[in-house]
Amino acid sequence: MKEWKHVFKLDPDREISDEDLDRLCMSGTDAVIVGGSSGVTYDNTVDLLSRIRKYTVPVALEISVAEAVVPAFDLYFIPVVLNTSQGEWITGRHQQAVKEFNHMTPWEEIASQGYVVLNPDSAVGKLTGAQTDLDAKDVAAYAQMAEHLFRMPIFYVEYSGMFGDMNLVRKARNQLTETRLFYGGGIDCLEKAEQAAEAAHTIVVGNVIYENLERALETVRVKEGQH
Ligand SMILES: CC(C)=CCC/C(C)=C/CC/C(C)=C/CC/C(C)=C/CC/C(C)=C/CC/C(C)=C/CC/C(C)=C/COP(=O)(O)OP(=O)(O)O
Ligand SMILES: O=P(O)(O)OC[C@@H](O)CO
Ligand SMILES: [Mg+2]
Repeated sequence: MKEWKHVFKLDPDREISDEDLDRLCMSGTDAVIVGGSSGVTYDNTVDLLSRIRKYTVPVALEISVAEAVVPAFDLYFIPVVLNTSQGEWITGRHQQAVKEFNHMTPWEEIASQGYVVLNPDSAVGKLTGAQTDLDAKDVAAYAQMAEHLFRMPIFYVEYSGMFGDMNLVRKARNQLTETRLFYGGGIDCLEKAEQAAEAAHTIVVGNVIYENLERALETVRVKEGQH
């Protein structure tokens, strides 16, 4: 995970053909994350995992609902929303899930993600009541908290659905030495992928997969650059 430059995020609640999935999994991306903020179920998650498993690309489940936790992923990502005052998205649902899974939790395969959600119009922003009116200093402070206070392996700057402020992303990344900064939101062409890859450690490409596959595939070329 520390070497991932580019990942695709696939949503179990959205349709993708076998041919398109083949092209994504064979694209040279570093990993596939399976996740979405609504409509994620056990059945649609199992279905997508079994289709991705034909390929050697690493695959992580980003858990958004405890009911859709499926065994046999390579890794499990646990989002923790840092910029909300609604405790259920920070520790509430997590505590319930750990209680439910009890001794089955494979802790060595789990990585927490300190999320800062910055698009107020996104599904995840609305769902979690995120306080999105933040400047670069605010976000940089969250980055320091993720690394030094909570020792999270991932700090995730989430602009889901819109391309964000790369100066803000870069300043947050510059706070980090161990924690990896994931950036996601609005990357829909190689040029934006390059800008984001210059600012973040790892870029996450989501919605464009379902809107324009060719454009999605071209973003993998950031791996050829010097970022
Ligand atoms: C046997 C076995 C494998 C056991 C595993 C057990 C295990 C892994 C236990 C872990 C327990 C645990 C701590 C689980 C977490 C529980 C949980 C539900 C936590 C809540 C997470 C959370 C804060 C969710 C809020 C939504 C969120 C941040 C989702 C992240 C993904 C995201 C932002 C997707 C983007 O959504 P999208 O639908 O694409 O949005 P757009 O419409 O804007 O495109
Ligand atoms: O869907 P987009 O806007 O590419 O964002 C990717 C990812 O950060 C969503 O969680
Ligand atoms: Mg999406």
